Amino acid sequence: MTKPIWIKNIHQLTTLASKEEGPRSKAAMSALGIIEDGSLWIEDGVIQSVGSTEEVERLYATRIHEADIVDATGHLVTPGLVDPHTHIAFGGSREREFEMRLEGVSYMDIMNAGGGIHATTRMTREAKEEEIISQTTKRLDSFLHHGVTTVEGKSGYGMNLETELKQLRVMKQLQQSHPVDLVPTFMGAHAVPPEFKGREDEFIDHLIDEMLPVVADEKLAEFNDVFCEKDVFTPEQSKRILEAGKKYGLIPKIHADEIVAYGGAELAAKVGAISAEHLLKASDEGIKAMAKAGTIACLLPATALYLREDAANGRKMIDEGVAVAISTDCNPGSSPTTSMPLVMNLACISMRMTPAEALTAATYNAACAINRQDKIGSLEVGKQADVVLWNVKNYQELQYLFGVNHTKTVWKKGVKVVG
Ligand SMILES: N=CN[C@@H](CCC(=O)O)C(=O)O
Ligand SMILES: [Fe+3]
Ligand SMILES: [Zn+2]
Repeated sequence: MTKPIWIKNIHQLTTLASKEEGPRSKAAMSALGIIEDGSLWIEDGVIQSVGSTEEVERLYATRIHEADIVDATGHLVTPGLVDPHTHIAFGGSREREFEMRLEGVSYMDIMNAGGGIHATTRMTREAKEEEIISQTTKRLDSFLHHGVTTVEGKSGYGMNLETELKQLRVMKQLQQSHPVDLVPTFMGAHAVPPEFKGREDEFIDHLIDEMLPVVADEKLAEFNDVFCEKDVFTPEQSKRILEAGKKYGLIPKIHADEIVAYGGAELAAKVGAISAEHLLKASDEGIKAMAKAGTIACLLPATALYLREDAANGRKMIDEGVAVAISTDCNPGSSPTTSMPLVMNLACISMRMTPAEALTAATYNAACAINRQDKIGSLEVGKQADVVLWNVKNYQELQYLFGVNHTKTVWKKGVKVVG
């Protein structure tokens, strides 16, 4: 039996609790469920009580002596951050492309010349499973040190059955061995691999007939994602891939309108995708369609910064009623970062979101984007005790003092894993 944990005197406790269930938009993204001088009682990996220090102390008066006591005077406490979109499990690295882009070569030109996603695919195909595990473990450790306790991860650097399975099995193994929860997505349709060049539809047949059944049979993924983009997959092709995944119970996600406006946001609404990603160039109609369908916009402002593009219009999406989540997009090409606090800051600076909206986007809405809102994303009785104690006094300060890691202590399922 592990000891209970009593966190008391929390200067500001942002619970993100709400009576309403499901993704939050508009004013609901600013309601952080704040408790001043707050307190949490954690036991068996679960939150048992949330309230003021006085309330929780009264409830547990007879058991205080059993607990590990954490005095959080002067500190902010939030739910563990959730990253709902990464490409975390891959081989190799692409620092030379960073230089090339600074010299003026575009992301798509690099990819069309066999670099970019294709370069990482070659390196991931060649890498041994142990190498990918060791590299991915380092990235997960770094996430945890930035207060991130759950991470979605996509395959898509294999684009053949063998390597897609290798990536997904690596994630499954790390889900068991690493404290960070890893939520798997199949993204075989990340690009058309060289062996199918010019035969896109044949590749899609292959993906649908040969890859999807095995991924589903081995229960290696919960979501199915596709790079719907000019020179990659058309909206029609993307629809075919996502509809096929649905037959196997895989929930659609879609990389949409990142480089050009391509009808990706509209498609996401139409196929009932849980989220659409990137959306830098999403059309007004697409944004309206997403609001109506309840599709979450998963926005990646670090990627926009890294590619020196204007970020998605997060402000407008929230005002139009779209629930917004944010993510690092951690990947070797367009966003090699593991810092969700940096992404929260960029949500404010480049997408004109408020610090409160950015925190909701990085916790509760992010949990919704990976279908985990019943377990994580807020600090409520019965939920998993994924909790972060920060070296700042309130959520505004967390985002105002940018580029610095403010994490002090992280508990995952009630176990102290950082600090
Ligand atoms: N846009 C497509 N996929 C990734 C980038 C992958 C890569 O460059 O390796 C993204 O989400 O940004
Ligand atoms: Fe894990
Ligand atoms: Zn991505």
